[in-house]
Amino acid sequence: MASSGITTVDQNNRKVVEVFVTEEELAVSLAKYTADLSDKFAKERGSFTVVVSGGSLIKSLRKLVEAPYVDSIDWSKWHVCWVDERVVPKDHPDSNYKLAFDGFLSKVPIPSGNVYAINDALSAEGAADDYETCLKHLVHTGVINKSSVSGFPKFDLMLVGMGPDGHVASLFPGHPLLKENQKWVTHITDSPKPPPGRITFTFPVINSSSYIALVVCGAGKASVVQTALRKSQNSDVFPVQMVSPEGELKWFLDKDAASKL
Ligand SMILES: O=C1O[C@H](COP(=O)(O)O)[C@@H](O)[C@H](O)[C@H]1O
Repeated sequence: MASSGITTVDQNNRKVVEVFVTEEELAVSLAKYTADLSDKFAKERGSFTVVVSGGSLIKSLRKLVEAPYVDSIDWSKWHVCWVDERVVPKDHPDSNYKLAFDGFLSKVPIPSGNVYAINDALSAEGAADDYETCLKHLVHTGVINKSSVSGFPKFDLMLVGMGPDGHVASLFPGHPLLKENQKWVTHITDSPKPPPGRITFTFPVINSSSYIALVVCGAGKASVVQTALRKSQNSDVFPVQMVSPEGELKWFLDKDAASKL
């Protein structure tokens, strides 16, 4: 695949792959994509449920806190959750909450009650159960939709990164949690990437989403991107290959991540 502004779309318009010459261009496009969905869901259902990952994704959201979006988005409609979180205090350098707060959430007027951080006083297992209870309350009160297909919560938009090993959220290659199909939120105490204690959404929740943006940058991720987008879909080698939402999946790639396509 050439590396300049190329978009490919699958037959059902459900999987879109867009390649940007620079990460800067990717960030501009990601902001517009997010702002357009924010408008759509705020109008359609009076709220916009957004899930973020940690990692490099947060830096790629930087254009949302600049003009025109910082003033044009109705931030009061946003409800923000995490697709995964490290079980550390919220002010710890490893905290996905801290990363998102410092780089994004502290710069926009989302009501603090609409930002759902984990309870960092609990164990990994306790924090996962507590977060699932929080999601159940939000589904019960109609803030988060419920999928009529899967019965799992159906978020409006998930903004998700991918690790160089193909992990998404805290769902790592070969880990038994990849097969979890009952829980909404689960925990891991042996994460191969530090810190070891984490909570994570399960694949049934991830895959019930209306929209997923998979944001992947850098040459170190090119081989996994190649496998995920070019090889047979029959064998799921990497967790990222298991991302298959009810709605639309859009890959945002920079040219380095797309260099082996
Ligand atoms: O540990 C994590 O890693 C992934 C990927 O991070 P990246 O820096 O390689 O983009 C991230 O999506 C996840 O939320 C985080 O907990």
